[in-house]
Amino acid sequence: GAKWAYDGPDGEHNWSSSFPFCGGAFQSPIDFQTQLLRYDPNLPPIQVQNYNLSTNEQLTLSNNGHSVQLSLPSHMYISSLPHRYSAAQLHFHWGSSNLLTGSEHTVNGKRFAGEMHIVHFNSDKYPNISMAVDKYDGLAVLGVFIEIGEFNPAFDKFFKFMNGIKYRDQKIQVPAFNIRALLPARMDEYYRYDGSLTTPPCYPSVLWTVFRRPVTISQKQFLALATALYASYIQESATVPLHGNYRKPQLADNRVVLVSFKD
Ligand SMILES: NS(=O)(=O)c1cc(-c2ccccc2)cc(-c2ccccc2)c1
Ligand SMILES: [Zn+2]
Repeated sequence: GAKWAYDGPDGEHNWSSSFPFCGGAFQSPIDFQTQLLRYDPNLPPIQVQNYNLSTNEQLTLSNNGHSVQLSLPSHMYISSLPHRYSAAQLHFHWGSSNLLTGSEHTVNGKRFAGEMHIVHFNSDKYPNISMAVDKYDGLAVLGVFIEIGEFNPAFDKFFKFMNGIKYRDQKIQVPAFNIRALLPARMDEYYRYDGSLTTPPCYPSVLWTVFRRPVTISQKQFLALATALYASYIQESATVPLHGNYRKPQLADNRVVLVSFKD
């Protein structure tokens, strides 16, 4: 498809010329401003099944030129939503080595160091993710804010392999591990709203769940994420660092953001 980037002539202000939905409604990410929030006591804690993968399984870790992504088996799923949403992949958005703020969603303008997205598709209604990706009830993405702090052993289960995918379209197999360990302890506190893919083609097909509590990784782990990868191919003479891969907040219009917490 058409190429896009996070800055320069193919940057987000021009996405809509090749990807019309990017200029449409229900776009993500957004800023979770206090006045947009509405407490909903009926929002249940998020429940996931089969996230504790066995180390016998292997996952594909890849550099798609815009992010680092980990493939996930579809027997992992979210069980607390109206339909079963089966896992497809997880990936990250981050800033750069000197701009330690690269989350997509923000809270009253506060941007976190990074953000992880675990992408799921409605497997009750659609046979695979390609059929689900552009449907209004097709996708559910779990968003996790990342802060710099304590070392996080769970992230190192695949961070340590990133030197094998430095260049665009490189991929390697890594041993599976407990994906639940990447999520915050409390999954009962989260923001919930209807939005879109935050990258082209920006389909308004995502039920967003962004956890209130961030997870932490160490400064060293964050720098590994922010400096290890290139957006360019290995054969290209000019390397292009892969960083700052976050879309700026979009207009909420008259969308309400539901929250599962009171204070
Ligand atoms: N940020 S996101 O969660 O909205 C997102 C979802 C999906 C996605 C993936 C599979 C099926 C359906 C949607 C892909 C990307 C993506 C990120 C970097 C480069 C290219 C694509 C990003
Ligand atoms: Zn994402």
